[in-house]
Amino acid sequence: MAGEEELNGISEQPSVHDLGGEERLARLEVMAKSQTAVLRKSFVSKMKEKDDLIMDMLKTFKRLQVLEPIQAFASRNSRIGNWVGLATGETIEIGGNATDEEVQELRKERNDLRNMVKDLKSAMDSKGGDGAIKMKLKEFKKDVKKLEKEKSKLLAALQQAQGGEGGGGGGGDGAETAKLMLQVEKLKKKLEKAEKKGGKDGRGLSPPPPGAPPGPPPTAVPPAVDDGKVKALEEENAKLAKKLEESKAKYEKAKGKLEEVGKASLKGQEEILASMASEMEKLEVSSKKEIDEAKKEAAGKEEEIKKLAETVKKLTKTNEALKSSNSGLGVALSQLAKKSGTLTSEFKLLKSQVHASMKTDVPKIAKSTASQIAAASSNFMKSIEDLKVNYEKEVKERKRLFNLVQELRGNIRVFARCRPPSKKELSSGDESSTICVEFPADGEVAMKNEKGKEKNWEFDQVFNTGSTQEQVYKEVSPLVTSVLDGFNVCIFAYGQTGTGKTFTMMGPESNRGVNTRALYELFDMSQQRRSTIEDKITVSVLEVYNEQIKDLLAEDVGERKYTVREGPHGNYVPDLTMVNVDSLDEVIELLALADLNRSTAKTNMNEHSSRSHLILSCYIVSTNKHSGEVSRGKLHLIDLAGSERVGKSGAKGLALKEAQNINKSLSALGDVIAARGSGSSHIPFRNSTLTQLLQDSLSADSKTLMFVCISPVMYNSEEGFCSLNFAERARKVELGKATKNVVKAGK
Ligand SMILES: Nc1ncnc2c1ncn2[C@@H]1O[C@H](COP(=O)(O)OP(=O)(O)OP(=O)(O)O)[C@@H](O)[C@H]1O
Repeated sequence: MAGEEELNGISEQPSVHDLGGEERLARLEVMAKSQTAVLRKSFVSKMKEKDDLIMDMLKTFKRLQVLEPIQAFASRNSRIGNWVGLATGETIEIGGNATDEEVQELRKERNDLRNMVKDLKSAMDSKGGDGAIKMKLKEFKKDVKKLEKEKSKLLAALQQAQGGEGGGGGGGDGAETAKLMLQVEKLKKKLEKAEKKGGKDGRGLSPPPPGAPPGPPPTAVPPAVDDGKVKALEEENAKLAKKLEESKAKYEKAKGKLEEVGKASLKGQEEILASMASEMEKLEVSSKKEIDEAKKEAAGKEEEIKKLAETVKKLTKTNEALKSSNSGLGVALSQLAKKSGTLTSEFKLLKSQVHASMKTDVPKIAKSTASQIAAASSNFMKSIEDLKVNYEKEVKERKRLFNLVQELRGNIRVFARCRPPSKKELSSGDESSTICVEFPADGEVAMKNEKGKEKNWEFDQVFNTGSTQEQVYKEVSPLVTSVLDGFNVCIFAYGQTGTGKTFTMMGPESNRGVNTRALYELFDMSQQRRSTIEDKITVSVLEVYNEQIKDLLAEDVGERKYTVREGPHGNYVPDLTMVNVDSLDEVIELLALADLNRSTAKTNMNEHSSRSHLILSCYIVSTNKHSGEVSRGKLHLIDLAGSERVGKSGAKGLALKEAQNINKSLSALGDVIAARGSGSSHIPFRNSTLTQLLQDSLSADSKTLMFVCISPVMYNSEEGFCSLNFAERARKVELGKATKNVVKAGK
């Protein structure tokens, strides 16, 4: 209100245009002051209102915790920054105190100027003269320069004030006004100072302005002063005066501008307020949005918290359940601990008992157990022995029964014999000389050939490489002795050359074979029964070589030809030498003679013997001295030629012929056996001399035994396979039940 009254007071004053220069300036000053005061007051009050409003808003933002966007906005606006600072408790500065500083500065300058004038005056008073005036003038010029600097500063200040009318000058308008007011004040004072200074010089200076306070009386000019210099000084003064005028004009202009700036500043403030309000609105909207989002988030979090609460509830429940089970476990554990204690003490007790019993009972138990084990073991061994005996018995019984069946059926018996490997074969180290035979069981022989083929054969007897002549004969003996009962018996040895046919049948002198042992037994038995039975024994020895029969006991060996004929007592060879023998020695002599006859005829005895069949026949006519009963028995002991195949022997010429004939007779023997085996009505006996001679023995009423002789080494395995297969076929031949050839007495 005071401002308004002042304003009204001013309006009642006479118009400035009616007043003189000085008065006008004074009035304008007063008007400017009062207008500025009014403007300042209203500005300050509005600013306060605005500040309060903003402060309220900021507090609200602070409460809502949304100060961040405001602070971001404030960083772009210093005034808002101050408010934010206020709202957040920071120091604020509105307007600052730049004005006071400037006033201080101006005051200082004014004092400096005053002092300078003082100094100048005193210098002129005391020293006088041209030099002193020059010095003073120099200093004066310096001062004038300073003044000009000041003026340009003022001008810059004015320009700054003018520039504040545009954008960005809104901040600090109240302060700007105050600053301008001060500058006006300063200008005025400088003006006064300059005028006073000019007045003091008293020369060439313009008269003091009307109404100006009377200055000190003019100083008398010293007579030594140059008029030209004084003139120059006056010119300088005139220039200063002009400049002062210009400053005044600028002051007027600045004042006008100030008014404009005041208005513009107000308008600017309002605009700022409006923009701030819109900013605030925007902020309010965005903060509302953020608050909503925050609420939403809070709701989500609330949900989560609910879920968490449920989980916590469940966990609490589980925890309680665990607690209770834990307590149950604790009880169980304590029970277990108790039990464990009991068990430990029981165990200790048992342990001590066991220790005690170990000392006393264990040796007893061990002793009795040992004796029990020994008894059990001996029982077991005994039972094994019994089993073994029983087994052997069973095997024997089986063999007996089998032989019985064979006898009843009249099967050809087959005994296999394997010779031992020769020294040469043993030392050769050749793969072909490796042993290829095995004897897996009683009555069984197995052979492997060079191609790796393996086969097992079963025969009535199998004699391995270690078998003796005695063992062999023992198995033959029953057959041989049956001749004394009137049976026809034929024993022949079949096999590849060098497999031991001769060794088995004849044998060396020191180790006689079947032939001599049979005759020995026949004579022996005959001797034993001679009180009741009179036996007449005759012997013949022949050879079949290239299908020709040779009488080896004849005086003219090789010159006569013999044929086989059928007689009342079976096939026979007419004119064959038959020698009555009473002892084994006689037989041995005859055999020696036969052997001699064989060898004198041939240069290579070994080769020859291999390619001819040797037949030692023994005929026994037995007469019972009491009953007169006569029986006729016949024993053929045959050492066949080697059975190797013609192809393999590689024979040519005579050798080939020999081989072919051997082949012929042996294959005829095979055919006869096959025909008998198949039960054929036609038996091809007449196909060879050999089969013709053996017809009796290969028909019914005969007991036939075949020795199949084999080699134990690999290089003979192929022939071994053939011989064993042939023997296997022969074994299946059923000749029919053998019958005795007995003629009752008187018939
Ligand atoms: N079981 C055996 N124990 C010991 N040596 C044997 C045996 N068998 C055969 N030998 C020996 O093997 C060799 C051949 O035997 P042996 O002459 O008897 O054969 P082989 O079949 O009659 O021959 P070949 O067809 O040529 O007359 C002889 O030296 C003989 O002593």
